[in-house]
Amino acid sequence: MTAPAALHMADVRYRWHRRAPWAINLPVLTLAAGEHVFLAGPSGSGKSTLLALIAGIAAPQAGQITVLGERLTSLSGARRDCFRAEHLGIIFQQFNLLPYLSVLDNVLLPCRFSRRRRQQAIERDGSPEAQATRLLGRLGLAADDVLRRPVTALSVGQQQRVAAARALMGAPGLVIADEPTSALDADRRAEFVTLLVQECQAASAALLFVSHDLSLASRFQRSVSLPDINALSPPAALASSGPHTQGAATEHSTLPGSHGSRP
Ligand SMILES: Nc1ncnc2c1ncn2[C@@H]1O[C@H](COP(=O)(O)OP(=O)(O)OP(=O)(O)O)[C@@H](O)[C@H]1O
Repeated sequence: MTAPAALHMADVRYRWHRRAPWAINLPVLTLAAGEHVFLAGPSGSGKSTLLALIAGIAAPQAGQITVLGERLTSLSGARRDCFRAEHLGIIFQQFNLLPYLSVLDNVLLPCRFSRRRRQQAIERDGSPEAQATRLLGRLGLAADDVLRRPVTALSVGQQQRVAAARALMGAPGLVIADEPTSALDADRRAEFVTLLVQECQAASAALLFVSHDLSLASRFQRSVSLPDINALSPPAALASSGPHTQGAATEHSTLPGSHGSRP
C-alpha cells in the first residue's frame, strides 16, 4: 500500500480576523510522503501563517487540509493538538525551547507527549535518551556538559540545532521548519540544511522548509513560492470577502523530473 501524501491542501483560505484580508488563499499544495520542499516568499507573504495551518495551530475559514492521511480540518482543536504531538516535527522561528530544561530534556519532550514517538525512538535507537544523544551528536552537540546545560546557556546557533533535534525525535512523518537558519552564517547555514535533510531522509520524514535564503533551494527536491501579497492584490479587494489571489502558492521544480502542484 502506498503511503498517503504528507500534506494536501485544497482551496484553503485563512485570515487572522473577520475584517482582515486573506493571509492565505491557496488553491492547492501537496507534499508527497518523504518529499523535501523549500518554501520561499517575502516578509509578510504568509509563510508562518501557512505553517500554523499545516500544524493545526490555526484552522482555516475555508478549504481542506490533510496531513499524513488525517483530515485536520475535520478535527477539533484538542484532536489537532494530539495529532501534532504524534506526527509533526516543528522547528519554530523562535525555537520555543523551554528555558528551565536542559538541552537533553528539551530534545526528549516529543517522547514525553507522545507514546507513539517514544516507541519509535525505542525501536530505532533503543531508548529516547539514546536517540536524543545520537541526533544531538549528528548536529554537533554531543559533549556531555552541553547536554546537561540549560538551553539559555547556548549560543543561538546551538539552540537552533537543539530545536532541530527535538523536531526529529520519534520519526515524525512531516517536519516543518520556519526560517530555522536565519541566525546562522552562510557556512553553518548550508551545513545545518544538509544535516536536516539527511536526518529527515533517514527517518523517511517529509520536510517543508521555509526560508528567505534562495541559495538553499537547490538542496530540496522542489521549491514553492508564496508571492508578495501587495504585488498581487489591489488594495480595494483587501477588505471584501470575495475571491482573492493574494498568498496563492506558485510552485516550480528545482530538480529535473520533479513536479509542480499535484492534485
Ligand atoms: N497573530 C497575528 N494576528 C494578526 N495578523 C497576523 C498575525 N500573524 C501574522 N499576521 C498577518 O498575516 C500576514 C502574513 O504574516 P506571516 O507572519 O504569515 O508572514 P511571513 O511570510 O511568515 O513573514 P516573515 O517572513 O516576516 O516571517 C501579514 O499581513 C501579517 O501581518
